[in-house]
Amino acid sequence: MNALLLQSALRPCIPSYSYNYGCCLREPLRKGISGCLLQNKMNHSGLDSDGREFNNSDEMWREQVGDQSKKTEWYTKGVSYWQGVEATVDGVLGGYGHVNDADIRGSEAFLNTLLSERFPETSMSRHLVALDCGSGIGRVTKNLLIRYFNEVDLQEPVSHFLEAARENLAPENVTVSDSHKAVNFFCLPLQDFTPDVQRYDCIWIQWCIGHLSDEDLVSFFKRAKAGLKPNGFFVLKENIARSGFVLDKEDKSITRSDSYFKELFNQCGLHIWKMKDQSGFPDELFAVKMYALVTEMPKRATRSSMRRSRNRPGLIK
Ligand SMILES: C[S@@+](CC[C@H](N)C(=O)[O-])C[C@H]1O[C@@H](n2cnc3c(N)ncnc32)[C@H](O)[C@@H]1O
Repeated sequence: MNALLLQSALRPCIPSYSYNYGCCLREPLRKGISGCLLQNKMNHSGLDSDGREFNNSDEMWREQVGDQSKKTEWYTKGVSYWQGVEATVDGVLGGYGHVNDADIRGSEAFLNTLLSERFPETSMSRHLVALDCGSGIGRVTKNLLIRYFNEVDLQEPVSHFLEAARENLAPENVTVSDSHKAVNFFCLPLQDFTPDVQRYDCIWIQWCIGHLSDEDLVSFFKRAKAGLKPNGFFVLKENIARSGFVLDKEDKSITRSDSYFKELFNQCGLHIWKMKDQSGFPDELFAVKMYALVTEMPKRATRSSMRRSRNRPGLIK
C-alpha cells in the first residue's frame, strides 16, 4: 500500500480516482458491479487498477499468487516498486508528504486512548516496546512511536528505506531521552518475519499489509500474536475500499474493505478492541481506518450486568 495513499494525479481516462500505496486506483468506479457486491465468505468482488472486475477475491488471488512462481513475482514486484522510490516522507507517502502531520495527529490521539486504557497504572513505569512493521524510512517511529515506547524495532524489506530509518533514528537525530531508542532493524518482508516471543506491547502495522496475500496476512498475524506481551495489542492503520477490494497492479498491493478486513481478523483469531476513522485527509484519497486488535475478547458490560446495576438500590440521601 504504498503509495498507499492514493492519489490524485488523475489519469485522463478516469473520472475520479485514488491511488493505492503507489499506484492509481479509481475507487469510485464500481458502477458495473455495485449491484453484485454481496459479500459472502471471502467472496468480495473487486476491481483492478485497469478497471477489470473480479467476481471474488479467490479468483483474483488464484491469478496473482496461485502458484509459487506467481507468488514470487507478486512479492518481488511489490518490493521492486519501493526500491525505485526515494527514501523521503514524500516518497513513502506516494507524493502526499503533506498528510504526514494529520496522519500522526490521528495516530497519536488513538494511541493515547489505547495506552491509557491498557496500561493505566503503569504508564510511567512499564518499559514499553513497539514494533513498526513495513516501517519504510521510520516515519511513524520517528514522529510517534519513539516518544511513547522505550524501545522500537523496525521491520522493512527495502534496504535503502531501512538504512534511511537507521540514520533518521540515530541518537543525534532524535529529540527523545536516552531511555527511548530504536533498537533492531529487520530487513525482510512481513510474510517471512516472525516477531520474538512476548517482546512487544504494541505491534504497529501501517500502510503495508496490502502487500500481503490473505493467506500470508492471516499467517503473519497468527505468528505475531505470540510476539505480544500480556495486554499487548496490534494497531492496523490502513486504506479502506468502499466495498470488496481494489488491486493495484503496479505496486502489487490490494486495498480491502472494512468487511473484508473483519473477516480476516476473524480468521486470525483477533478481536477489534477499538477502531477509529482518520480525519483530515484530502477527499481524493481512500478512507483510512485505525483498528486496535487484541487476542482476547474485549470485556463489555453485558445486558444483564447493566440491568443489575440499574436496579441496584441507591442511597437515600
Ligand atoms: C506506503 S509505504 C508506508 C511506510 C510506513 N509504514 C509509513 O507509514 O510511513 C509502504 C511500505 O511497505 C513496504 N512493503 C512492501 N512490501 C512489503 C512486505 N511484503 N512486507 C512488509 N512491508 C512491505 C514498502 O517497502 C514500504 O516501506
